[in-house]
Amino acid sequence: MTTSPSTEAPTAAAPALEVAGLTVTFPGTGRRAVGAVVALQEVDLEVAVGEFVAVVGPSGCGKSTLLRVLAGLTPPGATVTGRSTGTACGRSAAWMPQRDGLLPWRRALPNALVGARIAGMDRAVADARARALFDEFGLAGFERAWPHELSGGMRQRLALLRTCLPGRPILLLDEPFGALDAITRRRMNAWLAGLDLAGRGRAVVLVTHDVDEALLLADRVVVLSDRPGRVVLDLRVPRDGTAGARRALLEALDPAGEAR
Ligand SMILES: Nc1ncnc2c1ncn2[C@@H]1O[C@H](COP(=O)(O)OP(=O)(O)OP(=O)(O)O)[C@@H](O)[C@H]1O
Repeated sequence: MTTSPSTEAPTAAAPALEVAGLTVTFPGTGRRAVGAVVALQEVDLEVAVGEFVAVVGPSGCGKSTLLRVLAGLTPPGATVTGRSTGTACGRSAAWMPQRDGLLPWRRALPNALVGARIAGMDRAVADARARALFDEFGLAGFERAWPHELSGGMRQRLALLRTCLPGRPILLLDEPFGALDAITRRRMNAWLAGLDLAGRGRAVVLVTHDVDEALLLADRVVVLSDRPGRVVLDLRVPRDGTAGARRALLEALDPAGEAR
């Protein structure tokens, strides 16, 4: 069979993740001093395959809630409206929540292997990859440590290791470096920056409070407003100098300029 060349414009690749008109409301309860809380309002976000998107915004503006919805998880008790294709195209996501969620009754290595076992990864392959990552993440020698024997930063790196181990194409990372000192943070930033996103059909969404980290790592930075979180800026990071982008982000985060 022969085919003639198509005259149609090539279809844009389906996004790796997408939400449109996303509104998330948490109900008030009799025990709470506040009524219903609208965490996110009419949020549109599309993440292309190969893209690294950072989400920044003031505390409580709904960043973690957005990440949860992108992971395909409805926050308990919340009303979610709008369209979310979550992890589209059959790509599966690995979500790293802010709390490390390490199992206190398992040593570090078995903790790291939890997600890989659930994903059905071959035990020997997972074990070898985990040991290599312990080394890369500066955790070598702590494979048999209990979680309570690790520092906050070590626990956080272990949680990231566990998230990345199964090699799921989409990484949803909620403040993965918040507990790290500046040097370790830069080292982990370099590790994340070295992931081959485009070549392996992957995508990353990173929630961070650090504008410089967002500019260093991301292709795009999305700024959410104060609650209810709305997208107030969706900025493609220029590769030829980020001074202007940094200024634009700080202005979007602090329109009144009080913190500048
Ligand atoms: N399970 C819940 N029940 C009720 N309200 C909730 C729940 N989870 C989040 N919220 C509310 O939704 C809003 C957004 O919370 P979220 O954790 O998404 O914000 P955030 O931007 O990630 O905050 P931070 O930067 O401080 O981590 C907050 O006002 C929070 O109180």
